[in-house]
Amino acid sequence: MPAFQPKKAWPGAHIAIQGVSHRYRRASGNALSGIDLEIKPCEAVALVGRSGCGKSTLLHIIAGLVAPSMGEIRIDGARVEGASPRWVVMFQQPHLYPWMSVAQNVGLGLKFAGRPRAEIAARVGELLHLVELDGYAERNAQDLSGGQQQRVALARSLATCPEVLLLDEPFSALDAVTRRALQRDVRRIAEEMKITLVIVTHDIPEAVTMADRAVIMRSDPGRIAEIVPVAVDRSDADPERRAASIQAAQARLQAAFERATGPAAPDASLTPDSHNQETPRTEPLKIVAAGHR
Ligand SMILES: Nc1ncnc2c1ncn2[C@@H]1O[C@H](COP(=O)(O)OP(=O)(O)OP(=O)(O)O)[C@@H](O)[C@H]1O
Repeated sequence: MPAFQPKKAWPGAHIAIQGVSHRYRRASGNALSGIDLEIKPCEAVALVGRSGCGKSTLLHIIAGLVAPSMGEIRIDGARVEGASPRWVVMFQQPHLYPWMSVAQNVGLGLKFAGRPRAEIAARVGELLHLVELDGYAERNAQDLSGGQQQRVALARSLATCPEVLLLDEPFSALDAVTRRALQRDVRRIAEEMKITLVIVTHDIPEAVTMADRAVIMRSDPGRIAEIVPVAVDRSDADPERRAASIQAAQARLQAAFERATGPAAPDASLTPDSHNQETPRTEPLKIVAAGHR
């Protein structure tokens, strides 16, 4: 098991989304309307819904990257008013610096925070072990596969010991096998590091693999239609029983999804191919200093 043990004052973070509505400038209607949701410390919640229902907008509001037109987000009681190293976002693209080594990419936030070189080296080694990239430290980031680059981005996100990890379809550009491995690893790491997870996804199996609850959203305006607990016994040692319980959870969520949003049109897809062109125009989260408390 990885040796990396972040120094944390409390486990995970409580997220309260209170009366959030949002209308983009020049938009004729609300992207989000009347969103109220509580997320418990260390809970993993998936935001699912058809394209354009406001999943990314809500995630970016939680992250402080978009200010809501109405309402507020509170993380551990404090109002979110901007980006913070306590809550980090992973996007579909890893946004690494291609000319830098893997270790330099992972350690950048710690370097900006003025941490001593030896401490950065030790922490980077632990983080690379955690994301199963031992031996990759000196490789150039651009020479890695898409899945390996997302692992580097994950290690970089974890360097500041965040309490909340916000995932905006971070694995949707990856092949199925790599995607499944990363889903399981992120869930495991979040449990180990006691991080609250919020995941935007189009993918029902991904929601079941990663989340404790799925929040199903509807569009026009974007709102919460239904909240479905993902009842899977992940600790069940019997692989057949576990597989059956995962399948049953997927079927339940799929049924709730169709009940809440209507059946898919024959060629409609929950995949990113149907991605709305007008997604929130926000920059990837900048690497920010560690040692923020
Ligand atoms: N910067 C923007 N300016 C104006 N409208 C926007 C902007 N970003 C998003 N929208 C609109 O807000 C609504 C919600 O968009 P959002 O990207 O949050 O949905 P989504 O559920 O994440 O979609 P997808 O699954 O396709 O990524 C859509 O109608 C979209 O066109």
